[in-house]
Amino acid sequence: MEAVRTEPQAKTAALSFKNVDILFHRNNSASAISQAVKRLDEGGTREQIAAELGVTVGVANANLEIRRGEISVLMGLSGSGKSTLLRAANRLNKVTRGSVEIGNGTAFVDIASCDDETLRDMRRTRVTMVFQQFGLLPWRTVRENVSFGLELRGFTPNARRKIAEEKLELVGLTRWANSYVSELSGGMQQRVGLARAFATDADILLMDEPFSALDPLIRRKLQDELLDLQTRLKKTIVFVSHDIDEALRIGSNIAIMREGRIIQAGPPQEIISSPVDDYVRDFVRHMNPLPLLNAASVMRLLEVCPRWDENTIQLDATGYYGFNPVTATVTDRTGTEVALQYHDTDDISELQVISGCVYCVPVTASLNTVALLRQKSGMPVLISDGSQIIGLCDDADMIGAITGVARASKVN
Ligand SMILES: Nc1ncnc2c1ncn2[C@@H]1O[C@H](COP(=O)(O)OP(=O)(O)OP(=O)(O)O)[C@@H](O)[C@H]1O
Repeated sequence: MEAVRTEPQAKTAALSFKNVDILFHRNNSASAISQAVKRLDEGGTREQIAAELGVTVGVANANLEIRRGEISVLMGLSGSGKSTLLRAANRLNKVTRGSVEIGNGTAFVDIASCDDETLRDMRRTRVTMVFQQFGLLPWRTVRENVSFGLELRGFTPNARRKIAEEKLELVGLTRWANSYVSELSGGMQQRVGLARAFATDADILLMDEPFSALDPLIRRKLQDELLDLQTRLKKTIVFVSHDIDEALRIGSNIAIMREGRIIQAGPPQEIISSPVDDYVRDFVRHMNPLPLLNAASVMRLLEVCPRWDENTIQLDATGYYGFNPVTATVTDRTGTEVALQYHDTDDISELQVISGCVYCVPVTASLNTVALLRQKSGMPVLISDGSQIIGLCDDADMIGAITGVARASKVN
């Protein structure tokens, strides 16, 4: 086994891409590729490098950390480099420069440069690729398909059977175990594929558009099943998709790629509320953001709000109400105090909202909760980080978040 590097960060990171470039040349010419790397460093574009040197830049300077037990989605238009980056995670694609480090809780192995024995070991125990359509074998039974990987790895028939049965139960296909895959519907076949993926020991699953050929309803159902399996089995999943709704639905982290580069990476709320450029904004524009937005992504920080005076922040658009963060009190212009109600959960179904009261909710409250409180109370909503009130949310803030035009930087 290869020497491994220990890092404190390995405790949480399952997989880290560090400064990864992946370049292709038809004849694999080392000199063309090294000139292309130089051109890349000088700022050459993908088109220029392809035209000048016949080298395709699949991935350029990708940095991404995937945390243990999360589903991370690589998104982007066709040709943006998603599959190329994904395939580098088990060295199906050779990394031209940079490292792809896989952590095991105490140490990292660079899969891009480790020796062959280590690579085989990593592929067997740590990281496995789930291909588009799962590559099922139609002439084998469902059970045989689920246990196929185990068979290759020399598990005994009894052990294979036990594991396969466990996983088939997880995806609700127990009674189909002896059927041939070709006898199942498309959605059921995908479920066999999921069971097979989860039957491997590997704790990192690489999934390349596994649901892309399915109709929308089945696709949604399988996304739910994947989320459910993930919650129970806690695998780390890197999932390629070009569908923003799928990415937002299943991803706890999303990396958006364009022309080989990761141009934005972060939790779904962050991508929706602060797209870095028009390319990301275009993806986001076509989805329904409401279920994903929360108070944190919608609020305006108190520090950027207009003030009555040194102590008092203007609460509403008319300037009639003010909020004093030191005393945590709301008053109107006549000095009369307005009731402030704290509401700590995201469930307001039982709450009798009082008109004229100001409500305060945590940063994790959904936009739906904030909007209902705003509407029913007739007052802006204050937002707390758990220890103090840090922001407020009025109509314009919510509209700004929904339309993707942030208000925070434009206030005052
Ligand atoms: N083995 C290869 N040899 C040469 N070029 C390649 C190879 N693999 C990928 N590429 C090129 O790298 C670029 C990125 O391709 P990649 O398949 O990663 O994109 P993608 O974002 O996954 O696209 P899609 O959504 O269409 O699958 C493309 O220009 C592609 O032609």
